[in-house]
Amino acid sequence: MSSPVLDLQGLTKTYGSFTALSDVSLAIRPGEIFALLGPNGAGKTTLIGSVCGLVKKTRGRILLFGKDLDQDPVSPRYDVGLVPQEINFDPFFSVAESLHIQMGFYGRPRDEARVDEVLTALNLQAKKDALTRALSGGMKRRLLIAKALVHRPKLVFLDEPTAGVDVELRRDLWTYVRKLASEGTTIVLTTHYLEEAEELADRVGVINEGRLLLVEDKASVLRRFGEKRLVVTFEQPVGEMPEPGRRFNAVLSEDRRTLTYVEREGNAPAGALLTSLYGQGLPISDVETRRSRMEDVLIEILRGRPQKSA
Ligand SMILES: Nc1ncnc2c1ncn2[C@@H]1O[C@H](COP(=O)(O)OP(=O)(O)OP(=O)(O)O)[C@@H](O)[C@H]1O
Repeated sequence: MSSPVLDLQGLTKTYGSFTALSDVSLAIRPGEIFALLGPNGAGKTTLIGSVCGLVKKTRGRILLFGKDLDQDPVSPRYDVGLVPQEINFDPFFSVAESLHIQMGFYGRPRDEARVDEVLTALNLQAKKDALTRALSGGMKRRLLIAKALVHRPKLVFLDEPTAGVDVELRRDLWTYVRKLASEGTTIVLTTHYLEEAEELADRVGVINEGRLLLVEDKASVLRRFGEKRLVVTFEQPVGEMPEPGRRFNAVLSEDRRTLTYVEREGNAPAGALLTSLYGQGLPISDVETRRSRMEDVLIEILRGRPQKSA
């Protein structure tokens, strides 16, 4: 496998006696979308800040594009983009000018075409000449994203990029993030919208109280921790648990009208139970299935459900 874009080795950050990051080791692969999930105060922003030079780590190594930041703290960071949680631009520049300044800040030559391209992608063309202080909250958020991307970084950190933005911008951003990833940009995303992680991420990491609890392919984590719930409602109460239900270890409700089956990894598929029930000619009035989502999975992980080996 090609060498990681970012390689954290035993990264630790303490504030006095408080440990914000505890011995975090993590390798981010080229071109992936990695979602870092965890509750408030888990250490996500601290991790990003350590890589971007906003937080001084206490211990551990950070290799960025193969370079140790202790040896070369500057040049690898020119290829990183950061969308911070908080809006932080100068209110007196125009939108386009603030993007030009940003490119200069990252050592890139002036490039009108690139600025136009990013403005168009983020639907900001109409506000090109507006002062940044005259933008609406959502537009400011778009500009923040444009600023993080305008210098064509190879690695982009999106720290809750869609906090408080409308559905339309969220969708636009998702489309743009997918495009960037398909072009080879590596993306590390933190989000409280688990739908966002589910939609975008190739892999997820779960962090809590500064410790990385899990790093795994999204599909695998959803399969391993997720479950499918099948609820079958009969037209009338059934006398006793129908035979297929017994065989599948399903549960019959007290009123004997609904049967519930939870399919987890390794269990027989819910579809097979349904086929057997239909095969018995039982009068079924409704069938409902629900698959767990990232949200359910994260709650389980944070509760510390014992993990099977991957
Ligand atoms: N300068 C600081 N001094 C002391 N403690 C700090 C400092 N900066 C951060 N912390 C603490 O470190 C912990 C991790 O904070 P961090 O901002 O990384 O969390 P987070 O996972 O990004 O949270 P959120 O989802 O709320 O943004 C928190 O308990 C926070 O209070």
